[in-house]
Amino acid sequence: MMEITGTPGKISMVWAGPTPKVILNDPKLVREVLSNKFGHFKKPKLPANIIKMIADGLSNHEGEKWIVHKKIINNAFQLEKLKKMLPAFSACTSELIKKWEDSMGSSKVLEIDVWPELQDLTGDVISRAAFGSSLSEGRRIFRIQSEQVQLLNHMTNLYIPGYTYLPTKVNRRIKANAREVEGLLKGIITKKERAMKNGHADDDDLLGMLMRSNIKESKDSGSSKPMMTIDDIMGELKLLYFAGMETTSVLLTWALVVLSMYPDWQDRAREEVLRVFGKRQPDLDGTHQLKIVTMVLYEVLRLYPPITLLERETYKEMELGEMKYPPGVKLLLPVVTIHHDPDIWGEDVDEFKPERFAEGISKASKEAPAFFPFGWGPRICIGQNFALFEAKIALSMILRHFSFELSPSYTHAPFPVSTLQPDHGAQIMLQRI
Ligand code: HEM
Repeated sequence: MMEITGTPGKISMVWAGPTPKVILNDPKLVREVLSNKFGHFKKPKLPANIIKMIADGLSNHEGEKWIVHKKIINNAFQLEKLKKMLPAFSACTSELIKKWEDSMGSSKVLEIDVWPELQDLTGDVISRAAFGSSLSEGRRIFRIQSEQVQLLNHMTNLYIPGYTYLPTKVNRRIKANAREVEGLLKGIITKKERAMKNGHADDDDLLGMLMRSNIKESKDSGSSKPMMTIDDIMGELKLLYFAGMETTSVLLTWALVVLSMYPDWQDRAREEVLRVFGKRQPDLDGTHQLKIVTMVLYEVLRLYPPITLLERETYKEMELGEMKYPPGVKLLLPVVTIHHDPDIWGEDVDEFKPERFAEGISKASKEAPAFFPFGWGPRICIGQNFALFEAKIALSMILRHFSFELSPSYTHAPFPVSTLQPDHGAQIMLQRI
C-alpha cells in the first residue's frame, strides 16, 4: 500500500483501486502541479488504444516530442495568423443565422435547441479553418469525429478494464471510423503538400500554417527532414478536432443560456457590439475592444468550465503543500469546484456577475489566479485564442440579429460528460431584432 503522509488542508482523498487518488481543492496547489517546474508530474496518457485513435497528438506526447510539436502548433495559432481565419468564422456564423431566419419565416419567434446547432457551428468552423481548401472532406471528418466522441462517452459510462480491446460492435465501429479519418486526412495532407511544392498553396488554413511552421522549425534547427512526419500531423489534426469542437460549442451554449437568464447583460453586450462594429463585419481588432462580451465569456467559463477536471500523476516522490506523496499517485484538479469556492470568489460565488472580471482575471478572485478553464502552465490550451476569438465573433453576430429568452421547456441541468453539457438541451426562443 502506498503511504501518503502530512496535513491534508484543502485536499481530499479518494481511494479507488490500488492507485490512490487525491483531489486538490486549493488553487495554489493546482498552479504548482500544472506549472510542473521540477518535472515531478506527468499528464496521464489517454487510457486506451481506442482513445488514442480518436485523439492522438500533443495530448499523448511527452518530453522532446511534445516540446517540438507544441512549438510548431503554437506558431500556427499566433493571433496574427488567426486573423486569416476570420472569413471562416464569420461565414459559418452567417450561414447559421440565415438558417435560423429561414426557419423563422414570417413568425415572430423561433423556439430552437441551440446545443446541437452550436455543435454544428463549431464543427463547421474547425473544418473550414483547418482545411479551407478541402472543406467537404473536412466536414466528413467532423461528422465522424463527433460520432467517435459519442461512442467514447458511451464507453466511459460503462468502464470495464480491457473492454476497449474487445471486438465489440462499438469498438469495431470506432476502428472503422478511425481508418476512414486517417484515409481522408492523408488525402488532404498529400494534396496540400503537392500544392505547396508547386507553389500553388495558400496557407490561409490551419493545415497550411502547420505545415509551413513545421518546415520553418525544421530548417531553424538544422534538420534536413521535417520534424513532424505525416503521421504526426495526422495525429495533431485529429486532436484539434477533438479538443476544439465540443469545448467551444459548450461555451457558446452556456453563454446563450445565461444571457437569456440575465436580459440586462444581454442588452449591455448587444449595445457594446453595436457600438464597436456598427454594421460592419466583426474583425480581430474590434474583438479586442469588446470589454463586456469578454467579461461575460469569462464569467460563463468560470460558472460552466467546459473541462471540469484535470488530471496529473506524481512521477517521483514529491512534497506538495504539507503532504508527501510517493510516485504513482493520481492528482485530480477539480477546476469546477475551485471556480465555485466561496472562500476564493466570495459569498456570491454561484451568481452570474461578469463585473468580477472588470479589471481582468488576476483581480477577479480573492486568491489569484484561480481561473483555470484553459488549464495552466506548459500544457495550457493551445486553442484558447482561437476559441475566444470564435466565440466573440459568433456571439457578436447572434446578438446583432436576435434577442433571446429561455423556452418554458428548458430545464437547467449541467452534466459533465466529456465536457460540461446541458443534459436536456438548451431550448431558447429567438426573436428577430
Ligand atoms: C472554450 C474552449 C476550450 C476550452 C475550455 C479548452 C480547455 C483546455 C484545457 C483545460 C486544456 C489543458 C488540459 C490539461 O492540462 O490536461 C486544453 C488543452 C488543449 N487544447 Fe483546449 N480548450 C478549448 C478550445 C480549444 C480549441 C479551439 C483547440 C484547437 C483548435 C484546442 C486545442 C487544445 C490542445 C491541442 C490541447 C493540448 C495542449 C498540450 O497538451 O500541451 N482547445 N484545452
